[in-house]
Amino acid sequence: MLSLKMTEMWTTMGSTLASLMFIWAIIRQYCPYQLLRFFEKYSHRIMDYFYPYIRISFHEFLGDRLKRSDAYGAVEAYLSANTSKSAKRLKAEIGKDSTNLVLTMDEYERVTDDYKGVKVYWVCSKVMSNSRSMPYYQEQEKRFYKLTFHKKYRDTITGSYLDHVMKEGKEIRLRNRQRKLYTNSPGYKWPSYKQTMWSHIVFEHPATFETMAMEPEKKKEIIEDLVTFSKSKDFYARIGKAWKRGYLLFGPPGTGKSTMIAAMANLLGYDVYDLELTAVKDNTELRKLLIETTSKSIIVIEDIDCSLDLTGQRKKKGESKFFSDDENENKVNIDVLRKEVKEEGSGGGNSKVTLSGLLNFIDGIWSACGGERLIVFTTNYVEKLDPALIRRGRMDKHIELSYCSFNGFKVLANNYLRVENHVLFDSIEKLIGEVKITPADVAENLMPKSPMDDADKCLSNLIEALEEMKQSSKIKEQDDEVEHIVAIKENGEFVDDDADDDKEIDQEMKQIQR
Ligand SMILES: Nc1ncnc2c1ncn2[C@@H]1O[C@H](COP(=O)(O)OP(=O)(O)OP(=O)(O)O)[C@@H](O)[C@H]1O
Repeated sequence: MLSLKMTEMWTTMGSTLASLMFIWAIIRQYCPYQLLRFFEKYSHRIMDYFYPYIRISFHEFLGDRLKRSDAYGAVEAYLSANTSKSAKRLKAEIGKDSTNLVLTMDEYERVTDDYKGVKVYWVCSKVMSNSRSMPYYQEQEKRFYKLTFHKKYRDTITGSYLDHVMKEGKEIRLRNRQRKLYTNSPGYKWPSYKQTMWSHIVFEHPATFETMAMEPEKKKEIIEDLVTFSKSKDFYARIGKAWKRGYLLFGPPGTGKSTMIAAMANLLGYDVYDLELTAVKDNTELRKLLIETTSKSIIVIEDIDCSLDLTGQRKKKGESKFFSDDENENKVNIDVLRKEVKEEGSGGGNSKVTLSGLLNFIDGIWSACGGERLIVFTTNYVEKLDPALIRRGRMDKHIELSYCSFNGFKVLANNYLRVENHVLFDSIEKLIGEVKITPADVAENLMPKSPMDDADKCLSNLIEALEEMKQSSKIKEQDDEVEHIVAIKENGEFVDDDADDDKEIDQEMKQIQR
């Protein structure tokens, strides 16, 4: 009897539910959109009134997905360290130095956390959405973490618990961070389904300041400058300046400009963004690239003189209708500001980045976002650059990397051969003072060419190379002198009817030729 009544009850409930669902489906189909929204809104409110839990979402990308949310990253790191033991489905990723695995919660996994006796729930989730900002409608994954807790703990959770999660999460991120080397890939078509305009690989360059061949005092000065910068957050805030610093590294090829950037990144634990300016379409794209860089990073533009037509040719005073004659010396003329990159000599790209765009990139209003950033330019021809681009305040520190000194050589000898002293050092010291040799060339000569090559052999190779260089530079000097004298004769400079002068020159030439 009882079972019959139960069966009847289930049947009635089932058919009522089916009718309700049918009515709801009809309403959804034929009800006007506004009315539907109205129903949904109020049904949520009613449910929320009875539902005793509060939910907070941490989305990976906020707004128009310009930048990955720091809060999302901090939550991810915090949960990875604190709750991965209780989660049942995890994702594994190679961590710092490619040695350990970092485990994070997998999608739709739910874990609990205890804070001062309060139990909270975290869920890792994602939704698919159509992005209207894309040229062709594409489904995008939008990931987020959802925190749920009882409403009676609102103050504890929104106050100290979230602070605790953010603080600990950021510290864990820094500790576990695998540093990256980013590049703006030339074939990139913005915007696309890709989450970022930068592509990256793990940054694993072994260069350090200890292995760099340069004068010890100069090295010390640069290290101190970098360390002071990295600890100056409060100072920059106090003086009202964005927390960033520009470095200009200049010098002949092979003197260690790129090596120094790697040493800087290793010293401070920063990521490196290697910006290929000729692959940047225009100023707008340059700005977007800037926004997508993170803090604790070095943005590098190598060979800046080849990247843009920044040769510093400004209009003469009075030519511009925009600036008065007494315009500030450092102000860039409007014609230069608006000059577009010439395709020729700019790497063959179709870049329309202007000097103005680049100046804005360095110290415009957008450059302040993120903070703790170094901008490094390298060039072999510092004199080719527009003074506005490298003036102090933009490029705060100018570092010249030059030919190898004896001190530099000793660092390289120690790196390559593990020798701190040797009988051949005296000859090398003498020769290195007489010829211009780059650290790259010294390094190449110190490199053992066969397994049998020991320190003696490598140092002898270097001496041989130095002597050859000395000899050829002597010959070159003489050739130059002869050329100079010939030019004087041909141009008739200093040459008058006085035959004595001619004789003097002839004698000098004979002497040189001998
Ligand atoms: N000062 C230095 N200390 C140690 N090694 C150096 C130094 N300079 C050059 N080298 C060695 O020479 C190689 C080339 O150096 P690097 O690429 O840093 O020079 P560069 O000045 O950036 O040259 P380019 O202007 O052609 O880009 C490096 O791999 C490094 O091994």
